[in-house]
Amino acid sequence: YTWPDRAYDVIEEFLWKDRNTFLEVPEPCSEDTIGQQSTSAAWLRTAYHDAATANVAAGTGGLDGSIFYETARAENVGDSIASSVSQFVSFYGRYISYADVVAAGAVVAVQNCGGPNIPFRSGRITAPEAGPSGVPLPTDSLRSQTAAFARQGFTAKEMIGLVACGHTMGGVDNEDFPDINPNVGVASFDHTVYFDNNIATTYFNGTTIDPLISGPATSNSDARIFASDGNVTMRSFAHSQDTFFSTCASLLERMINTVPKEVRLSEPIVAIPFKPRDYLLSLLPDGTINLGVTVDIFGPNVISSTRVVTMHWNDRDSHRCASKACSALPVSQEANAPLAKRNGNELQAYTFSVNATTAASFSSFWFTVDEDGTGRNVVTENNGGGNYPVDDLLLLVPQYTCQGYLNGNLNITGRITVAIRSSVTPSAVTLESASFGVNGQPIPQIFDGPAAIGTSPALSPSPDYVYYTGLVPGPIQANGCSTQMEYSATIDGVVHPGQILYSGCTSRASTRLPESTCEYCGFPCTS
Ligand code: HEM
Repeated sequence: YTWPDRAYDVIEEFLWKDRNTFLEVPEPCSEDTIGQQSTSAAWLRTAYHDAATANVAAGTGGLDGSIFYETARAENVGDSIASSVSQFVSFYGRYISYADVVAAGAVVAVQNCGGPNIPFRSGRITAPEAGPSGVPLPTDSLRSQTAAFARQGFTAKEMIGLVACGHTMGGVDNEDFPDINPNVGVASFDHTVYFDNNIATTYFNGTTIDPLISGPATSNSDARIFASDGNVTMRSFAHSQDTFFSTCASLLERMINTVPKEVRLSEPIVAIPFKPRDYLLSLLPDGTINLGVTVDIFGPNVISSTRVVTMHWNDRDSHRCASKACSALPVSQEANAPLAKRNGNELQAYTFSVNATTAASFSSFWFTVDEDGTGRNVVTENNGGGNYPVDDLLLLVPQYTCQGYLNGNLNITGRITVAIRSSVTPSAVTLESASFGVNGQPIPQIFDGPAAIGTSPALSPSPDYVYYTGLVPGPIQANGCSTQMEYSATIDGVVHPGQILYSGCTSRASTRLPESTCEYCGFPCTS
């Protein structure tokens, strides 16, 4: 991995580092209660119901987000699927599809409840419409259930594993299956809210409470499935939590990676233990350049009160400036508690904000990490040797960049103003927007509206930079809008990407920009 890698970074931060607060939606499993709904369980069931209609022989269906259109079906009865499907809508974007969010939901749910780490690959394509039905029902015969799993690519033995791996969490809701669970609330599959082999141990020691074992005979599908190989698979789970974990990790990974044949999934997205995020190079009103960046240190037991992280940089001519003049300590730091629940990983973030004149500017930065603050144990983090690169040909101008309606014009989502080094002449300067939550569309479409930015030289506070500014096209909508804006410049045939700017009308977090109107931005809103 070499920074930056836009597509990788977005998903890595989403999946591991709580970007957009996806990880905070399910409460920690320790706060789940037997007899009540669990978001983690709901997410796992939802991923299964999306994947279960796969036809591997034809190479169709599988985990393709089609569940979004299928919540009204009897086979998808219940709040757990309906509410998961609407929760997931807040989290997809240009670099992570809705189908990827459904798959990520299963990975996060299992980890949140202490289960194994399931490798996550991205690249799923969201189906444009509902797919065929075919999720097995508890009243189906063993034969028909076995056939349904075979269509999905799983053997009869693997079916036993997959069902046990799913039914270690959550339970049967009285509202959905009153015949199976006649009592108010949720009848749990086992005695713990966690992802563990309690479903198997209680199956053998006579204390099972699984309503698909001890309910009415016609719907006792877990009983039929678990016993279908003479209990060999269930016995191996009851004997060993390790066997249960490794089997579930591999079966659930295959389940979420069963995708239509034209889909190519990425390599697994692994957590990068030391990585910059929220990098932004901007031109300030006083004509100086600001480099803002946060580094995340991620892994088990990384939260430390003694560690000293220092940022260093080279100027635009790649010279290091006079002793210590080009290094800085963080302006703030934060230990991120919600992450601690994910397999013991923690995250500590250090935010830097440094200024330079346009003449000096920046060409790269790197860090030194003094682990215990004594100076005896200092590690250099320099992106594998090449430093973290800075491209100062294209800067953002936050003062004249904003998001919001333009006099109620829903076709405009904001304004982006960038500054381009006067020594170069760009052939194109464009901006794009991606909005979410558009009314009247089942899965909100992403609107990419490349638009040219025109020059606005009068504004620039520095002769070294020329301003370009433009309005961001694309519908934003009234109930829960959310927009991403991106900008880039093409200079001598080379595209210089800017950053992604998130607005925060929904759970999408991380905004460096004030939520504001264009008037606030200093622009007449009718332009
Ligand atoms: C023959 C196959 C299966 C049948 C008949 C079946 C049946 C059911 C039923 C009747 C419920 C109760 C749903 C409700 O109350 O609304 C349920 C819940 C659940 N199922 Fe399955 N299931 C099967 C396979 C699976 C698989 C393969 C997984 C995952 C890998 C899975 C994961 C779950 C989870 C996590 C819940 C709990 C949901 C919650 O509490 O909100 N199931 N299942």
